[in-house]
Amino acid sequence: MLEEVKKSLESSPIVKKGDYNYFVNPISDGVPAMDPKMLRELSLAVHKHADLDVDKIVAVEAMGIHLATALSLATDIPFVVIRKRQYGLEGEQEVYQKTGYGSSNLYINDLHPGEKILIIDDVVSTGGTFIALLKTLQDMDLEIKSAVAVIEKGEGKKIVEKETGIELLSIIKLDVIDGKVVIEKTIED
Ligand SMILES: O=P(O)(O)OC[C@H]1O[C@H](OP(=O)(O)OP(=O)(O)O)[C@H](O)[C@@H]1O
Ligand SMILES: Nc1nc2[nH]cnc2c(=O)[nH]1
Repeated sequence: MLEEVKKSLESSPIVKKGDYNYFVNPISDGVPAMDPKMLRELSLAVHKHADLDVDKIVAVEAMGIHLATALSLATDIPFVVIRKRQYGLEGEQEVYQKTGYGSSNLYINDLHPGEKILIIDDVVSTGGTFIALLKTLQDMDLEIKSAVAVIEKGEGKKIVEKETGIELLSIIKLDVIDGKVVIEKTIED
């Protein structure tokens, strides 16, 4: 079921961001162009394995947005985006996000205590982004029914789960070894 996704990930170029081995792929970069078959495979996998009894799908800018859009179209559940832009709206929450190669502030809007949510992002790697977001969403009294990182790179999932107590659903686990993406497992294995 994840054949197109696996093929594409295995052929990802690796670029260096400082010491960090960064794979480049349509799912997580939007380049090169994405075959819609891949998006469909991922959306179906999330649909099958995540808890969709939620009020909102929450996408993390930028590369969670297309994944949330596909899922929203398939389920009719509305989605909201955690942005890198500050709006200054009432109730806006600022979150500091640190990855393996950079950092920025993220801004949460239009999420309210008691709402049930599914949060989706493209990659978990160091876990910095998910840890910061999940802790803030817990503090905001949201009910996190599903947290989805479509691609799990390295040890990020375990780190997030240990730090937050929230289980992270990943569709594909991979690592970068000797300059190549190696797929370790998928949710279908
Ligand atoms: O587990 P971590 O080490 O935190 O890495 C994961 C984060 O890194 C990427 O975000 P990036 O800030 O590069 O933003 P983008 O989605 O705008 O490309 C990715 O989309 C995740 O949000
Ligand atoms: N595309 C891409 N996104 C990431 N987000 C965190 N690590 C990575 C990576 O290696 N590649």
